[in-house]
Amino acid sequence: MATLLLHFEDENVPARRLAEAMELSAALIERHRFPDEELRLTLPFAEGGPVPDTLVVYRSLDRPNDKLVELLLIARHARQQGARRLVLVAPYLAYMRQDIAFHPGEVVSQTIVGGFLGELFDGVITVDPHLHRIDHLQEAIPLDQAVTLSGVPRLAELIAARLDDPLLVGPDAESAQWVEGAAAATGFDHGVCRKVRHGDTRVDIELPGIDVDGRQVVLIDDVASSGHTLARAAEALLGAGAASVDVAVTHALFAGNAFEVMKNAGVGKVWSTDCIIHPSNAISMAPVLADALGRMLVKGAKPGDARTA
Ligand SMILES: O=P(O)(O)OC[C@H]1O[C@@H](O)[C@H](O)[C@@H]1O
Repeated sequence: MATLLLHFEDENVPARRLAEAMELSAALIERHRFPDEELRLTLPFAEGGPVPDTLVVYRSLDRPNDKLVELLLIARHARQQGARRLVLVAPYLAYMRQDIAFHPGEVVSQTIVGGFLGELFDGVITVDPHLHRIDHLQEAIPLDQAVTLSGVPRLAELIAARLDDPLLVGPDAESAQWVEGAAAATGFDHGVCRKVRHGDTRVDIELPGIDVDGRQVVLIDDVASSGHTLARAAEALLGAGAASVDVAVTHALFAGNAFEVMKNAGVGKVWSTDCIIHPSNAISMAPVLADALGRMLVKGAKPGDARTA
């Protein structure tokens, strides 16, 4: 078999959607957790038997710590067994937000985790990674074939189908890239807030100087983690007279009670992609991932071809 897509049971739906979109064979990695929390993984090919030439591993890296160990075990084992090419499809890429030492002594996890993935895999495909102070994924993952896709064009299509003339708002400067992209695609008005972060869950939001009175607002961001960024932005917008505030995010991380935090702030509808499995998922990324993966698997495809997808 030339190419096999491997995935875990908990990501059966999005991984199978990708395999079907590409007409690839897919197989489960069995995962057993021992009482001491070590993992035993079983891959669907035995020592001495035929090994796929190319293995595609589908693993979204939300709640990442165990998953990084999984990837280490899978990649090293597959190489030992003779797999020639290993590709990681990680719709959500973890540890990208700590891209500098904000305080003396802090570990810059972005380049360390990125370097680790670059050693294990020959290609990595991800969606809207949190690249704030760098422009290209290759600066975090030192691979020619490190491809960034975006969920925002699909989210923008969905917003346009659901709402009549909404105002698109980004909650902070980093979100400008996504809000501006969605506004360019739809022609809707847009603005970007100013955010000051005081801690993991303490943020202040200052609204852009545009009239929000009576407007249907959609907040667009890459990720909702604690939910406080979107909650504070929603409160500010509703306080300034917005008729409604809905949310569109690529990555529905929603740690702990984040979803409730956001809803309690007055947020109405929440739409997300299936990069991270969550009840708010409204967009399948399978077609976009399949397009990028297809290009990567074709010998001679230029890295980054799929960047604008
Ligand atoms: O406020 P929470 O949800 O914890 O964090 C998510 C926000 O923090 C930023 O890095 C993200 O781009 C997003 O704006």
